[in-house]
Amino acid sequence: MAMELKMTGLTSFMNEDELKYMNPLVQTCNKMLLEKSAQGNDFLGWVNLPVDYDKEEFARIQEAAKKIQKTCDVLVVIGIGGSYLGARAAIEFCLGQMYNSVRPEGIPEVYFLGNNISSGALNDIIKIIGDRDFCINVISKSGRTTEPAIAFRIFKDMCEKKYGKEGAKDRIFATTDKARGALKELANAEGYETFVVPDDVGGRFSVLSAVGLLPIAAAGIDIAEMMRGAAEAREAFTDGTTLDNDCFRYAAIRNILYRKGKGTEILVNYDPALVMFGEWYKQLFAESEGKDLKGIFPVSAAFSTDLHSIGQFIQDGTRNLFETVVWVKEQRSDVTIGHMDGDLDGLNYLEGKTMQFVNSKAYAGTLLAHVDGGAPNVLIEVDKADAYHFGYLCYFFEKACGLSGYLLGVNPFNQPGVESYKKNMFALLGKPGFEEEKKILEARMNG
Ligand SMILES: O=P(O)(O)OC[C@H]1O[C@](O)(CO)[C@@H](O)[C@@H]1O
Repeated sequence: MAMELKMTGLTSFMNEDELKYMNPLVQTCNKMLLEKSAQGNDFLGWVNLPVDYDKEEFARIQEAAKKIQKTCDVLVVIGIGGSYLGARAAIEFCLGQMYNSVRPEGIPEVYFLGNNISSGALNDIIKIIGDRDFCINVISKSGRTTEPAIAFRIFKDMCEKKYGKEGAKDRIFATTDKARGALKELANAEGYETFVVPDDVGGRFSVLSAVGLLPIAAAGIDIAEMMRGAAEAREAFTDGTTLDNDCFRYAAIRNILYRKGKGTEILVNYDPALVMFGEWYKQLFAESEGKDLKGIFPVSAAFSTDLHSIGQFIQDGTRNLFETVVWVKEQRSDVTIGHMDGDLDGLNYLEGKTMQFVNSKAYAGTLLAHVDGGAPNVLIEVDKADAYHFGYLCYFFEKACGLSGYLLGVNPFNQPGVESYKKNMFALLGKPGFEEEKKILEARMNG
């Protein structure tokens, strides 16, 4: 079994009957997803993506990844939201946070840009690249998202100055809409190799499409294994008549806890390699569920680091939260604790034990303490952090998210709320067409 959901941290907060009552609702929501019979049904391509994907494009992704590895020292990945979080989460999940420093020979450094508007962050990457060779993977369905569009304008220019227009064309890979949009038009005009953001897959569900797969493959990760993991999860979580299916059970648990006033979910990890996985999860659930004045607020935490900061609140603060802990059983590599003469740090009782052993006791001890403090804990135990398990876990959360949205009575596949800040920003920047709004907003800012 690739992963297992454990009820240990939930038994004092709900009983099996409550879960049974949820079963018919979850089954109905599953039908809505499988039969594409409900809101957002134009965006359900992710449901079968692990088996129903463009095999010819998949082979092209693998080829492009090899070409990137051969021709550059640095790959710059430009995108925001669903157009970057999945790839970065996968790379860090499989290779760790320091992947750029510990990568093997022949693998480029990979930096993610265009996911903020910080000139400092952008200039740092330019400095890091220095005189070295680089390639660009620009990822944007629309091609008009402000953050990646600014970064791409700057890096396209840099690339053309360094390699000439012809040379740059071979170093820029565009992942975008198959037919429309500003980036597609530009890619056609300039002759970039393009990859497709499928029409029926929203950004936050797109990691297993070219959006995630090209940067992941370029980082040296086996994307075929990743798809295999996702395909096995799809198989395991396609249907079921009871909540024995972990994915259905998780969706039911979330809904039960939400109805009991637990409006915040903290996705907890015990390894910095999973921090970006937490960021990916946040977009997935926040854009899917947080609407119509409803939804569980998704946040993430890295333990034991955050036990020394927000741990106090989780143990003892407002009782409106629950935790979902992703515990990875096997570490990428382990360390054994040695002996110290005089035992000044008091750690000799751990001599000969591994750090992962200590971490596992921190996990168990925290679980019991937080449950005693009134914070329900969903436990998701994963065997390993590799490509297969990333694919598996990713599909588990995507499917649970679709089910959760329908259980909540919202359309999980739109994100109308994201437009509000953009409209204001465009108006304040003086974008043509926003003249009236500009006056109104400036008066509000000044008054
Ligand atoms: O790929 P695009 O069009 O640049 O959009 C990027 C992101 O912006 C959003 O549309 C809004 O946050 C996300 O859903 C998407 O992942």
